[in-house]
Amino acid sequence: MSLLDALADRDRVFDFLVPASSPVDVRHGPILYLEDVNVSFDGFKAINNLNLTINDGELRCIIGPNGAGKTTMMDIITGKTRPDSGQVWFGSRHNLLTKNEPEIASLGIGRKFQKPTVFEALSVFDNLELAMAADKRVLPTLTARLSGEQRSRIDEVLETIGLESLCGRQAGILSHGQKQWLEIGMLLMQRPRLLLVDEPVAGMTEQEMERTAELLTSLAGKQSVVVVEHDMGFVRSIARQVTVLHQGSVLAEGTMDQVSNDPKVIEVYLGAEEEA
Ligand SMILES: Nc1ncnc2c1ncn2[C@@H]1O[C@H](COP(=O)(O)OP(=O)(O)OP(=O)(O)O)[C@@H](O)[C@H]1O
Repeated sequence: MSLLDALADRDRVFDFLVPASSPVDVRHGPILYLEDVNVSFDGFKAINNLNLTINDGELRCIIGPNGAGKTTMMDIITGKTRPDSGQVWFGSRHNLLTKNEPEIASLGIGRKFQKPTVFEALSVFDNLELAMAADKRVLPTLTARLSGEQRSRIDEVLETIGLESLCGRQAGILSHGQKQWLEIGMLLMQRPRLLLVDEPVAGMTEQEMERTAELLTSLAGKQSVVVVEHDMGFVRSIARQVTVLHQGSVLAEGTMDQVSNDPKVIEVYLGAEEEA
């Protein structure tokens, strides 16, 4: 063990010594840990003593009414928004509050926004190749021809996202759902440890939703996946553990059956959803 590893292992105080590329350490705890996080915007508490733990390989769904703080929570994890107070750790080594957005991405946290942002003029294959280039470790090699290993990584991701037969087609002609899967594939090219996925099924057909449910559940285990979603049918189809946010805090946590029978959750969220 190097001196750096020894110091990093010894105490979190030495976090500043941990290189950004150091592996995520989940040997003794969760992959993502938020403790007593607070964020105010002009005096309004968007995140209020938020505590959240995501285990390695877990698929977690986050639900909650509009304005509950779901997006702000994702923004905090990815370094877009700095909390006023609290702790945010990626494994036991990486204090995310000391890192900026690119550093957090390079540690292995990928974020999928609601709207797909694929390169429409490029083929499906080229989109995936370009996403690999965003991984600085492989950038120098991509200026030459793809290595066998890189090609097989693209093939593997194409299979995962179910777009093998469309790999030569322009991304612009894909359906909305296929574009979403391609974008998830682009994130996978960088081998993230944690994927944050914002409203993946908005605007999808029933069939696309089913395929997305299969895709996200197949990713869990290999990486941790946090899905923010309003579509309760979809959440029910994929969720093992559900966290309900309300007014910037965790209102309830448990299986879908547990949270959907929780009177507090029915009052602030599910009741309103059913009436809508
Ligand atoms: N940059 C900002 N400035 C001021 N207020 C903000 C800002 N970002 C978020 N808010 C407020 O913080 C609260 C939480 O917003 P957030 O977008 O995190 O909720 P959400 O749960 O993602 O909602 P939705 O389901 O509608 O996407 C809201 O009241 C919102 O208006």
